[in-house]
Amino acid sequence: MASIPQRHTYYGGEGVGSSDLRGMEGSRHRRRHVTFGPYILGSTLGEGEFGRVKLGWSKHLSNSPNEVPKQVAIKLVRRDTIPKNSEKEIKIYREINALKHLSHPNIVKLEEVLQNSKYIGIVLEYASGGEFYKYIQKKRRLKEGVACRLFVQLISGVHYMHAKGLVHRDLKLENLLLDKHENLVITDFGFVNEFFAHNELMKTSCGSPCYAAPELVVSSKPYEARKADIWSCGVILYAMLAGYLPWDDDPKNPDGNDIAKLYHYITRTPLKFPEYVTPLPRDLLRRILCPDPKKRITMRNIEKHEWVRPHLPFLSITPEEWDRTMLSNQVFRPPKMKSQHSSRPRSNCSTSSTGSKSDKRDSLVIDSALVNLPAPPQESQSHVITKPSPPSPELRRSPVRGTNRHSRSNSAASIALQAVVDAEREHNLQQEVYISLSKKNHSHKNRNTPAFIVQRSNTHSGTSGNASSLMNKDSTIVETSPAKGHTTEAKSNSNELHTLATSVNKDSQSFKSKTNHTTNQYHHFAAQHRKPRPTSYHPGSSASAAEASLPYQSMLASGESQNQLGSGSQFDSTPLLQIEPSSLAPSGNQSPRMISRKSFSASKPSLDLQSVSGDLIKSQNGTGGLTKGINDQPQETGNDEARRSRRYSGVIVEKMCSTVTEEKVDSKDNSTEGSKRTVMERKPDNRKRFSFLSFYSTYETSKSSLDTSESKTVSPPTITRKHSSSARQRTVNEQEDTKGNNSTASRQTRSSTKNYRQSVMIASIPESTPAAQPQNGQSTAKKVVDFFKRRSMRI
Ligand SMILES: Nc1ncnc2c1ncn2[C@@H]1O[C@H](COP(=O)(O)OP(=O)(O)OP(=O)(O)O)[C@@H](O)[C@H]1O
Repeated sequence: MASIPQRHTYYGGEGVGSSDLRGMEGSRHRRRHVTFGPYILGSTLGEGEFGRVKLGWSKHLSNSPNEVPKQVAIKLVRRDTIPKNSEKEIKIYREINALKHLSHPNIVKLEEVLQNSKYIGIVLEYASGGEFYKYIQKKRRLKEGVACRLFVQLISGVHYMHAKGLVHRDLKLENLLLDKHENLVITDFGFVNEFFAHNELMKTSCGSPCYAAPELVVSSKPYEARKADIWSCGVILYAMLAGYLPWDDDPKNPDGNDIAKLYHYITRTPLKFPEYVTPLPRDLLRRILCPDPKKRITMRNIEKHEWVRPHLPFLSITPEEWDRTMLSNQVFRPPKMKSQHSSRPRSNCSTSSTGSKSDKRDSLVIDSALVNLPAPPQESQSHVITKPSPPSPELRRSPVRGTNRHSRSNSAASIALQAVVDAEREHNLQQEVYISLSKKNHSHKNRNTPAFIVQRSNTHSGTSGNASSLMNKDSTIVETSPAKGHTTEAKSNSNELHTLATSVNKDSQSFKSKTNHTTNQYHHFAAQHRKPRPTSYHPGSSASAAEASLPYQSMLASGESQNQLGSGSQFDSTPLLQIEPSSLAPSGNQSPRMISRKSFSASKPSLDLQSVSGDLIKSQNGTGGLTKGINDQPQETGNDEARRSRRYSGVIVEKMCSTVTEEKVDSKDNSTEGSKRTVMERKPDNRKRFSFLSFYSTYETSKSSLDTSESKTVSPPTITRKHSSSARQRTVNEQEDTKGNNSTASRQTRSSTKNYRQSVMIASIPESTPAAQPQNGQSTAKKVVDFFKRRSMRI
């Protein structure tokens, strides 16, 4: 079993709640947990606008002896901090509703929503890899290959939500997390909005200034929301590659506080790149970060760009395929707590309804408080959460299931993504081998050479081939070519795909039979190339990626992955998602149903989206279908209670969280109430602002210091300007240090400045553009060595 980091005060595992354990250990070692519903709460993962996000473990394990508790991240929102009809309330329900409908490996998965009398708990899959900006901070900037892979994941996730008719509107590094395999996870859907086929323009500017497209700020006209998301993706890509944000270097607006100036600067200052960004990503970035939204590259063309070509197989997975894959991957999920809780009496906050005695003893339950707590609003008692339908018994029996319970929070998303990653990796490996074999054999006439496949892949876009002949070709390709299932000709194999898609077991078998020999053939290559990735705590994470990948690999192997680039359907603005009104029924437990484009009517908006979020309410009053923005408060037609009831219904499952946490999970004060988070009004958040400042001022350790030598070549003026006054003082201290001043005072100064030493060095750099070049051709290696010299002097 994996080691457990100290900070996660986990006492769980099999012994949780076990009376045997307590008997053995005695009361002295009685396990005491802070719990929320069926989860034991652990450490605080982070804090946001709504309160703390806690690590959680599922308390209830299945009968399987090897079962490990599932980890989740629980966003705890104090109910009394959400004023009725407030923007905060809208954001929460908007986020919940959006997440309910999104099933993509790069989008955080909503497990469930719980509430008790005090808190609403949004239970999300746990992204154990941490915050993305810290990842970049640690690495200073990402290697091109890594950046490309993560960017492709970002694009895939964003593209998926766009295909669902949703736009994120607050894409930024701070809203990206990593899973344990260092896959990107998009979070924070508080600004998500819905757009419609014939009018996707929005009028509410939101997001973070540094990531917001210029049209959001410089113009009051409605903007094309998807294009704004694309812009944000560009800023994120730039940050990945450069290590800092673009246009963060305006000397006249050092802190970027003056949004008008910031955007004036953005629109007038050509994009500059540090020298280490190569031409291909530069070209893509120029196309994305084009101030004119009309000229800005579309999602479809991003996916066609040469730079992301290595990931074409991943990008060509359609939203429908993701939905199918993610749904079928439920087979990996451990038994849900649902069954355990469904039997609970539905009395509110009753200690007697908490299940077993041991549960109660294990929890820090304040019985008296529970009795006296006011009941949650009536409307919250018949809540239904939209959860995927439980997998069929047949699927449950899949041999794959047991192998994946330890992957990222047992998330199907993670598994699917891992499967794709593995498939891609295998594809690449196979391609390598294939190329070498091809070279050996000089089989130029072989129509299945990689070159041929690539060519066909390139030219196939938008064309339809002879299905039957292609199917035959595919069969050959699947058997002999590393490009199996990745090329567009796979499209024609739809009959076979359809059959395969109906059953994960079938998929697995099909995959196994089709790929066994190729897998074996390249096995040693794979073994050589697979490097363990750093992971954080995942109990018993031992599932093999290859096993985890079976369902999706099978899809790829069978050619299910269709190249969507030519079809264009997923890029059209037609929303594909419509929620069944029945999903609002208390008897719910139905997944949102995907309806075909044909049956979608823009005049028939999704009901629960309409009912729960002001921002998602389509204007009915002759505004040309313009989606109402976050500041365009919903028109109240009924009384508050009725509206509130509508809002709550279909959103929250009342899990009877009678186990109230003892720990005070104080969310932030009410000062956020009514706060506007539009670009124009939102205060820049220094804590979260992605810049060298946030990187270096918070990242203390030698690792960050390691970057300092190089930072001279690239450090944006942000740092200089942010610490300009204190920096001078610190520079003086630095100089004193280097002079070998060993006085006590100096030592004290050194110790007091230790925490921001990395900032010192950056701060002392003269202002420069982000594209500042390495100084005097000094090599990075030399700078690193120099750095260590300096460092050792100080110690
Ligand atoms: N699924 C998750 N897995 C791991 N950590 C998470 C997860 N969700 C959130 N966190 C952590 O909690 C922090 C706050 O979460 P989040 O940003 O979603 O909260 P929020 O209340 O929506 O904040 P804000 O809207 O101000 O960004 C994140 O920065 C992250 O560190």
